[in-house]
Amino acid sequence: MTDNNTVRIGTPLKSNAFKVLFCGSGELGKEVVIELQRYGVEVIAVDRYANAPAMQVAHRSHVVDMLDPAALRSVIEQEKPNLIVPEIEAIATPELVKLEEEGYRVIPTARAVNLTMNREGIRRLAAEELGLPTSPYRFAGNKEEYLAAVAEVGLPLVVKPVMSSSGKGQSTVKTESDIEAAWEYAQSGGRAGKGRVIVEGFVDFDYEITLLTVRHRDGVSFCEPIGHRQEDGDYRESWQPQPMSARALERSREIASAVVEDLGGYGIYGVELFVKGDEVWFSEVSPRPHDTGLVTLVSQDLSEFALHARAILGLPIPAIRQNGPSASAVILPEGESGEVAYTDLQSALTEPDTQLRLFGKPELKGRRRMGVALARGESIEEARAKARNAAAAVKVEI
Ligand SMILES: Nc1ncnc2c1ncn2[C@@H]1O[C@H](COP(=O)(O)OP(=O)(O)OP(=O)(O)O)[C@@H](O)[C@H]1O
Ligand SMILES: NCC(=O)N[C@@H]1O[C@H](COP(=O)([O-])[O-])[C@@H](O)[C@H]1O
Ligand SMILES: [Mg+2]
Repeated sequence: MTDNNTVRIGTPLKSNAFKVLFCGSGELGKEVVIELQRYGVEVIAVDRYANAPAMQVAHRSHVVDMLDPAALRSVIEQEKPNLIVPEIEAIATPELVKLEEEGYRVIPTARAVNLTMNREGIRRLAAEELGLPTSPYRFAGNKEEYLAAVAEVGLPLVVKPVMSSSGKGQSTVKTESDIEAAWEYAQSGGRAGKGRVIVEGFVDFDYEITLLTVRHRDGVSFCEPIGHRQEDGDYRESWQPQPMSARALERSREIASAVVEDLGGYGIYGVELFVKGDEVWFSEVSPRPHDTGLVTLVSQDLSEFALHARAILGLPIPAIRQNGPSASAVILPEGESGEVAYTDLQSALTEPDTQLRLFGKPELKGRRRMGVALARGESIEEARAKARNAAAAVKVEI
């Protein structure tokens, strides 16, 4: 950025290129990379494994253990990007804080990324500093503390590693007999290995939403609320717009504003909220595009990925147009394969206003999101049914 806050985009692969480096190169990053490529930005994709989705559309890539501060610093010092864009939680974020102090720009801010990579950071900020409503919670670092936390919070409750995403290591404890297994699962399922857990009281919500909230040069803008259905802590379907009472929507926007104004910077945030009647609870926030926001690839003129690209480049977002009832449904096969193939795409795409994205992930190990079906319809129900049918029609050969 120049002093008057105007981005100057040079020529990719030349000495004046405007360079953006992604930490994490999954399906969400892939779409942001495509948007940045459209502006002639030079893109470098980094992840812990080769041929990750965003690497396949970037100018070049590096395979790096992003939880290793020295390795992370080394690739950043080698590439000297204008912007560093974290795409997953599991990064050595304290190193990003140092790099920001040294003059690098981290999206949206190194503090936002550092606070949200760990559930403890963002939960304490939201509940204890900003005074926002959340589920009751306790943190525990060992079995003894865990049992004490369970007793204090009371059943039913949800146990999650403080560092994990997409439901990994997460379980719901409904009865005494689930208590032991939930601890063991959290110890084995977290992305960054063993460690602390959050024990959260179960919120008996009517529905949950992601409120995509973008901070940009001219202020804060909201997308229409996205409703979603989760299984095992991982999203299966999402839709937009989620019908809400005027009061619940207003409350949701107030909570989202409070969070993103505190975290600051430019970029899109996925604010996760639980809603019951007019009451709204803050759950968590991603300082980056959100998986449930994949629906915006068909539901908005500017998808969450296009909005992220615009915001981080310091470009204006005068309006976000919503296209009417839209939905997404995940393609989530299970198995082991290094050469997955997809067939019957023609059956998936026979309905009008239906689209597919296949992420091109190089390996399937266990259950993994490999693609998504997208659809628009006359109603949310119709859009959901079309997206679900399209996702189910794709045959995955393992
Ligand atoms: N306290 C709670 N009460 C009721 N349901 C909950 C609670 N916490 C989590 N859930 C359910 O589990 C889902 C996943 O939880 P959460 O978002 O914290 O996990 P995550 O691993 O960060 O997932 P992601 O990375 O996909 O956002 C929520 O969207 C919600 O459906
Ligand atoms: N809920 C967070 C989320 O959806 N993150 C998205 O999933 C990728 C990891 O996928 P993988 O586990 O299949 O490698 C991440 O890189 C990001 O795009
Ligand atoms: Mg979540």
